[in-house]
This record gives sequence, C-alpha cells and structure tokens, in this order.
Amino acid sequence: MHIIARRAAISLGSQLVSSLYTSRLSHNRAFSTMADRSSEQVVFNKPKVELHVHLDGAIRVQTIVDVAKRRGIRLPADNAEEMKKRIIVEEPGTLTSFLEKFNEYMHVIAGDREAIKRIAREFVEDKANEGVIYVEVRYSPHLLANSGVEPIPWNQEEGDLSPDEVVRLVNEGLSEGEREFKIKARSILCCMRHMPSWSMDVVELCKKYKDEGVVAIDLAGDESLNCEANPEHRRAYEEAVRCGIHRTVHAGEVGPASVVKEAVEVLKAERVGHGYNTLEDRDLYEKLLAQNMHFETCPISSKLTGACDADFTIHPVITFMKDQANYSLNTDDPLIFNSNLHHDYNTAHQHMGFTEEEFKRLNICSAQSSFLPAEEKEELVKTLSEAYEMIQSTAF
Ligand SMILES: O=c1[nH]cnc2c1ncn2[C@@H]1O[C@H](CO)[C@@H](O)[C@H]1O
Repeated sequence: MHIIARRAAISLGSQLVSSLYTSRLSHNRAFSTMADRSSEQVVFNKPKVELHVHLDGAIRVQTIVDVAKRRGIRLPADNAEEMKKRIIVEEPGTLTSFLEKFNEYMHVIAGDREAIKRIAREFVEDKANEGVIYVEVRYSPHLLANSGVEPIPWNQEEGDLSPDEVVRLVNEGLSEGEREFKIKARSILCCMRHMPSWSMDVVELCKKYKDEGVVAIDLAGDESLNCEANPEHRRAYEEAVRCGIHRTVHAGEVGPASVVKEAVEVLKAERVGHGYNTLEDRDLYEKLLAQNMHFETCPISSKLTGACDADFTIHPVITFMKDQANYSLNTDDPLIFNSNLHHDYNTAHQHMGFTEEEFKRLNICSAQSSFLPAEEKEELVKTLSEAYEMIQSTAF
C-alpha cells in the first residue's frame, strides 16, 4: 500500500512535470530561481534525478530579500536584482573565492526558523519545476544554527536554534514540498573540512534522523586548504560505516587525486562529490570504474569555481561519458552560479556531445546510486525506465 502510494506520487510527479513543460522555460518558472534563463532551450524535457546540490547554495534571492526585511537585517541591496548581482559568480574564479559568496546572505537565513523551513519547501518547488522527480539535497546544520554550535557562524548573536532543530525544520520544509509538488526529496548532512569539531555531531544527527529523510553524510568545504581529512572527520565516517549511514565526500574537485583515494579508501565513500581530478591518477580511475563508483559531477559549477578548464569541450565529464562511467549531472549551487539543472544539461548537450540516450543512461545510473533503500530505489529506476520508454509499463 505504502509502496504503491509512493510510486503513484512519483509517477504523478513525472506526469505533472511533463504536462507543465514546453521546450522553453516560462518566465515565471525561471524567475522563481532568479536565474533569468527564460529563453534557454530545454534539451532533456524528461524526469531527472539530482544527487549533488547544496540547500544553502540553492536559495531564491527574493527569499533572502524578504527574510532580511522581516528580520530588519540591512542588506547592501534592497531588491532581488541588485542583491543577485552581489551574490552570483559570473566569471571563473577559485573554490575559495566562490565559498566566500555565502557570507553575502547566510546571516539572513541562519537562526531563523521560518526562513529555514521556507527555503527547504521552495527548494522542492524549484526542483519539481526543473523536472526533477528525486533529489538529495545537502547542507551543514551547524551553518544554519545560532546555538549549540561553536563558533556561532556568520557573526550571529547567540540564539536558541540548534543544529538538531535545523535538521527538523529542513525535514518539515522538504516534506511539505514533497506533498505539494509530488516529488521525492531526501537530505544529506555535511561535515565541513575546516570544522572537524562538528563532525561527530553531524554523524549523530544522521543517525537520529535516518528514518525522517536524512540519507547520508558528506564532507564539504575547501579541499584545497585541507587535502588530508582531519582525524575527527575520519572518526565520524567510521561511525557512519558502523551504523550503516551512507557516505559521500567532496573530493578531486580542486584537490588532487589523492583526496579521492582517501575519500574512497579511508572514509569509505560510496560516491564521490565532483571527482574530476581522479583522472590524474590512471590506476585509481580504472579501479573506481571497475567498482562502478559514482561521480557527482557539476559542469557549470566546475567552470565557475575554476575546478575545471572553462573550455567545456575538454571537460572531464566527457571522459566519464565516453567510458560509460557511473555519474550524475548536478547544479551544486544554482543560486551562486545563477543557474538551474537545464543549464547543466544544455551545456552537456551543446559543448560536450551528450545525447538523449546518454541523459537517460546517466539518470538511471543516478537512481541506482541514490541513497534510497533498495525497494524505493527499484521503484525510482522503474519510474524513470518507463518515462524513458526503456521498458514496457505493466498495468496492475
Ligand atoms: O562546490 C563545493 N565544494 C565544496 N564545498 C561546497 C561547495 N558548494 C558548497 N559548499 C559548502 O558546503 C556547505 C554546506 O552546504 C556550504 O555552506 C558551502 O560552504
């Protein structure tokens, strides 16, 4: 009964999505994520899976402006268009300079219960509008809290919103969005490379909320400054393994292949966030290909963070595609990249030679590599296969 209901929800989601779509994004839809890509073609107008996107990098600019007004927080710009100009990265830079962009707005959202729930709900709406039927969204509960976290982030005054309550609020917002927009959303909790003292807390939160939508642990942040995982991160990942918590790690985005090797061999990552520099170590790459390791790639992000060459025609994801590797296409931080998932797919199509068949294949790979329980994963794969007309749908 439960499974049928879930399945109905997913199929309804895909029907809804396809019925809403034309080959071009409507202005409203594009505006809802503040990415003015209204004239952009939609090359893959089919249900999709997204596995690597940061909640705090996927907030609507309008929401930041609204919340700042309500809370009486002064922003350097008081309208969305001006604020957007301050936040977005338009030219390739570095991962370090990109990460500084979070300083522009995180103090507005952090510590505010209504805002946190709102960004989670709106996130699901935006993903539904991009044709995503299953998404795993990640964030650091500590970076949205203002109590029970040391140091308190974003120069906030101490308040009473703990990382634990942040997770509950995000879960509520995501669940509301799921019910309203008929797609499935799960979350991944991030440890931060520069804050090893938070990592044991993060794994405890993953354990506590395992049955309420939290599916995995991640390690995010600037790997260029922290090439080797701190022992506290290692301990958190050991605990995750011990308790059956799924694991992904940002590695080989800007750091060398050795970070990927450590992620897989020491931290026991089941998926690699980005992973482009794996290609620098042929043996490692071949080993990971043989293991069917999943790479969560983010083309637009990789250009703007300077992780990869700005010339998309020589992008590492082309090698993944040619080798028929197991990888996904993702937005990473659509707010800061002024982007959306269609833009990543369009780029892959226009500059990297991606075909409709490859889009289908990589989405099936993504579903298979999701952190859903086996039964739900099977349902997701089946829903995609049917939508892609890869198997006959069987009537009950
Ligand atoms: O591309 C990325 N690489 C590494 N860290 C990132 C990236 N995008 C966002 N974050 C970091 O992850 C935190 C939790 O969501 C964000 O606050 C940001 O610091």
